[in-house]
Amino acid sequence: MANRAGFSTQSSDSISYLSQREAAEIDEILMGPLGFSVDQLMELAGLSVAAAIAEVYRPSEYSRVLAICGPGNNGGDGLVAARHLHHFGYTPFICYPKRTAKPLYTGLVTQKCLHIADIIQLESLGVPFVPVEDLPADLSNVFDIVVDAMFGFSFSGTPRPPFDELIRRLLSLGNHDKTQKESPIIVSVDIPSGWHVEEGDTTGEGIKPDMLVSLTAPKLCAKKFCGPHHFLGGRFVPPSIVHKYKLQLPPYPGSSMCVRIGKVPKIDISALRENYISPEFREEEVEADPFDQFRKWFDDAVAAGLKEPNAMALSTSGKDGKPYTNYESRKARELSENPCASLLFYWDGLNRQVRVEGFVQKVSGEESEQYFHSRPRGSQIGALASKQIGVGQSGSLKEAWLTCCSVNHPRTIVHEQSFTETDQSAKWCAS
Ligand SMILES: NC(=O)C1=CN([C@@H]2O[C@H](COP(=O)(O)OP(=O)(O)OC[C@H]3O[C@@H](n4cnc5c(N)ncnc54)[C@H](OP(=O)(O)O)[C@@H]3O)[C@@H](O)[C@H]2O)[C@H](O)CC1
Ligand SMILES: [K+]
Repeated sequence: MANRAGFSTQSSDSISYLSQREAAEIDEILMGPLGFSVDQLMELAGLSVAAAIAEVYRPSEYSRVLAICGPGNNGGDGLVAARHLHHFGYTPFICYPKRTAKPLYTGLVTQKCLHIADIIQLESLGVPFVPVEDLPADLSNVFDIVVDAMFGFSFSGTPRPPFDELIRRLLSLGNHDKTQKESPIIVSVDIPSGWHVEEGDTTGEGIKPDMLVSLTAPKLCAKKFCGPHHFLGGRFVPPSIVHKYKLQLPPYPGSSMCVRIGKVPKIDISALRENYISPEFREEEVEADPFDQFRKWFDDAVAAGLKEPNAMALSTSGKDGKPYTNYESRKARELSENPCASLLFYWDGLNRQVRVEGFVQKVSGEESEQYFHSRPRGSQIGALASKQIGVGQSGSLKEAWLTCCSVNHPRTIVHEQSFTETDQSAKWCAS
């Protein structure tokens, strides 16, 4: 089943969960007969974690990320995730208390040496390493996301220093009201650190992550995860392992590195908000000709790689003056009754929109034919199959007003005069 974001979801009942022994066995098979190297697997695991975070928490709102990395490969996943998050536009910080100083020239390709490569790469990106003693006792207000990469499936017993104290700090965050922005989101890599790998949070006093990114396949403790976002990552499991362990895992959509497990949480629409951060839109920077302004912004939208930058909402209204948007069966009739219409180009990502208002005129049959043949085959079939959209009903704006505005600086710049296809001279004025 595909959700709104195009991600497939699967009921957690039909998913396989691994025991600690199975997880370790799979690790050995991957890195033994199947020829994977630890850095290959870790790269894919860390990328999955970063992809899952980016799927839910945008860098514009959750930029400051603290990755707390443990001594094993779970910690390595955290380092790799931090590197990818840096490239995704976040500002990561690393706390890596058991950072090993073993140099590469020992010649031993151990996991510790590979972690050193990760450290070098992060340092070259200017990602700061924060000593544990320099971390604030209260992590709220300082970070937006804490990536818990302390322990994975090889954890046992109770956490030893300094991780016991770090886990306590994450626990105290759980006491904050998460609707108050200052409390960071906790993202656990593979296992919520401190939880029993199979039995989960046995005392009920362990950390309560907001997001869990299970790797390869969820471990048994993930059954107890009650947070809103459970993802699966580590898109490298070959069929031989799937068959041997009879794994039931959700399919990854398209080229995605992660897939959501379980339902998309219900969203409180009233709580949705976006902090628009974009350059100021100043009157003196506006092109004298609205067509030039539109062309400039349209080119920006294309260059930014926005999906379908030419997509627009066409609003019309009938005799009764009621507006309709995307209600195609009525559009043609309404336009013949009342040729006033408006177009809205909304370019999310650039925080810009352009609104065009004006009068619409039917194009000639010849122009319409030309347009029809320029469309993809699927659209042509759709148009022919639809009783509602006739081939000759395309229109063009003959006279229009443009309103361009930057969403965070809603100083609208309005084209005062109407213009026509032949007379495209235009003048702007601020309102
Ligand atoms: N195939 C896969 O699924 C992949 C998984 N990846 C990630 O790797 C981890 C598992 O990594 P591993 O190195 O085996 O183990 P951990 O990261 O869980 O941690 C081991 C270290 O933790 C120490 N440890 C254990 N218990 C405690 C404790 N109670 N207190 C303090 N320290 C503890 C342990 O030290 P020891 O002295 O006990 O040996 C180790 O140093 C998996 O979960 C995934 O995240 C790969 O990245 C990709 C492939
Ligand atoms: K973890």
